[in-house]
Amino acid sequence: MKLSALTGGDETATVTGFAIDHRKVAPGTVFGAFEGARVNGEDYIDAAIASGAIAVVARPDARVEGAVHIADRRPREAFALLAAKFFAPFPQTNIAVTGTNGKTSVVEMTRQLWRMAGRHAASIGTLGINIEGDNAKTGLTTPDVVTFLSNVGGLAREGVTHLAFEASSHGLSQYRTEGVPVRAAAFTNLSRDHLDYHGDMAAYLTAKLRLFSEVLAPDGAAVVWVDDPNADRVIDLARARGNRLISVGKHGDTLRLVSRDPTLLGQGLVIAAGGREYAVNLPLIGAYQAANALIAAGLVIATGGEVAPTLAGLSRLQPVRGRLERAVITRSGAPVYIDYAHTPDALEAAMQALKPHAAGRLIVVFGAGGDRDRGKREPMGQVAAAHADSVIVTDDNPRGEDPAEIRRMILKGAREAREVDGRREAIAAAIAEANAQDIVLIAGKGHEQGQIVGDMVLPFDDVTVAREVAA
Ligand SMILES: CC(=O)N[C@H]1[C@@H](OP(=O)(O)OP(=O)(O)OC[C@H]2O[C@@H](n3ccc(=O)[nH]c3=O)[C@H](O)[C@@H]2O)O[C@H](CO)[C@@H](O)[C@@H]1O[C@H](C)C(=O)N[C@@H](C)C(=O)N[C@H](CCC(=O)O)C(=O)O
Ligand SMILES: Nc1ncnc2c1ncn2[C@@H]1O[C@H](COP(=O)(O)OP(=O)(O)OP(=O)(O)O)[C@@H](O)[C@H]1O
Ligand SMILES: N[C@H](CCC[C@H](N)C(=O)O)C(=O)O
Ligand SMILES: [Mg+2]
Repeated sequence: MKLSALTGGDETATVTGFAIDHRKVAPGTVFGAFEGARVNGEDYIDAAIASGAIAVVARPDARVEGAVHIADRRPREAFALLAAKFFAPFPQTNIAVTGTNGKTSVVEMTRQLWRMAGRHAASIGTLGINIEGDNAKTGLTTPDVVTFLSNVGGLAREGVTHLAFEASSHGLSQYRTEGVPVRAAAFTNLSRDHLDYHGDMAAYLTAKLRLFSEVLAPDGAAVVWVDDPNADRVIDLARARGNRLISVGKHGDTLRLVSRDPTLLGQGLVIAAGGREYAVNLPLIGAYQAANALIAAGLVIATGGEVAPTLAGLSRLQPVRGRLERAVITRSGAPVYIDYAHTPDALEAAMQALKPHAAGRLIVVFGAGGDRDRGKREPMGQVAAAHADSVIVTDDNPRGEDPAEIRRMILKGAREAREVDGRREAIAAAIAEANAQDIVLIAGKGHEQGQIVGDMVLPFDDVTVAREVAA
């Protein structure tokens, strides 16, 4: 592709690729120079040009010598839109999900429902880039803009026609997915997370709302879990833009959850849609999984799925890795569940999901990530103390923080909790304590295959450790 095709200018140079890290620049690359959280990418412009960059997307007053300066006040957005032209075409039907919790669950469920309908579907999110039977990790929920756009173009070349991706608040703030046309966007919920990055809840919500105010196609559909207190902000945006509104929830108009009755290994749902009522046996436990399943159904219906077969498909959904995944039954007969809950709201949802299934006590083991929002730690302790019968506080991914200090902040909210230094030891303590009528919940890391301590990632999988300890 000629550079002139991207800039509308008369440059004859040929574009060979895009990069936002100078260390990945090769001859013919377009380099994006962005002010970041740690460093300013503009400091690497000369190095990028020395490595062969032929154009630099940067703020108007950045210094660019020896390459075309594509100046824009919002360089991240401008870079993404140019890169999207280069990596296109993309799948015909793309949907995005945002919200504090539920994104991965909804995206994976949407992919499963599309596959049941015979679509060639893929997903991109916390679990990586997933197509039938194949998975590639990216390390982020919403990958960096070059990884994202190049992979979405690659999926289209492989014949994928339907893509579901997670639009994290960081990803939306940094324009990581700009340029991919979004046919439907879903809002799950908003509660406390990532305030270390956004500063306050208003900024956090504003970041997420951009999915509906700017990213969603003007003739696209907004799928909203209306039972969340912040849903009205999304509904108002959708109505103001004239987007189609698919409202879902106990107070939903399009898909209304009429009733939900826990069964041994799942739950019986009655869903009202189009003047009819549908009975569905969802093979997943917990109110939160019912919510995610209905949001996924709303997305499939928003992109052309028929109501009846889509709702029928819910009874065939497979569990999403690390989301209320049953790892093992202890020798005393207690089931051990792994969940990804790492915010106060999520921890409450996971415990509420399990409580009805525990004839005896609910024992919870969790910690909190280092170099992440510190303000959520005490509330997580409070929520655990309020809903579990026995609480063990341990480590999650300490990263660059002192694990004992993270545990101390959590314990401020859970005075009665036990503190166990070391995640494996804490899991062992919970399993040793559990009797036949009890349930053990290990929360915070879900599907994760490593524990981040300092700059190291130590092999650690909650499911594997629970099975080893219970053996
Ligand atoms: C805080 C944050 O979101 N940081 C992300 C962001 O980095 P940044 O823009 O702040 O970059 P920086 O490190 O300050 O560097 C500035 C610029 O200089 C460039 N650079 C830097 C160094 C160098 O030698 N040469 C060079 O060119 C960088 O490529 C960058 O463009 O952009 C990078 C490229 O896209 C991301 O890799 C990086 O994710 C970091 C690793 C991260 O941990 N992000 C987490 C917090 C995150 O994004 N989580 C969300 C939320 C998950 C959820 O929903 O809960 C996610 O989507 O995963
Ligand atoms: N609809 C929901 N309402 C409340 N809690 C939920 C909901 N869905 C999931 N959760 C909780 O949040 C945890 C994470 O779920 P999931 O991975 O689907 O969310 P996510 O938004 O992708 O999270 P992340 O932002 O960390 O990627 C689950 O393990 C569960 O504890
Ligand atoms: N166990 C992880 C969960 C959050 C990971 C991801 N959502 C992010 O914020 O990077 C942690 O707290 O470290
Ligand atoms: Mg996720």
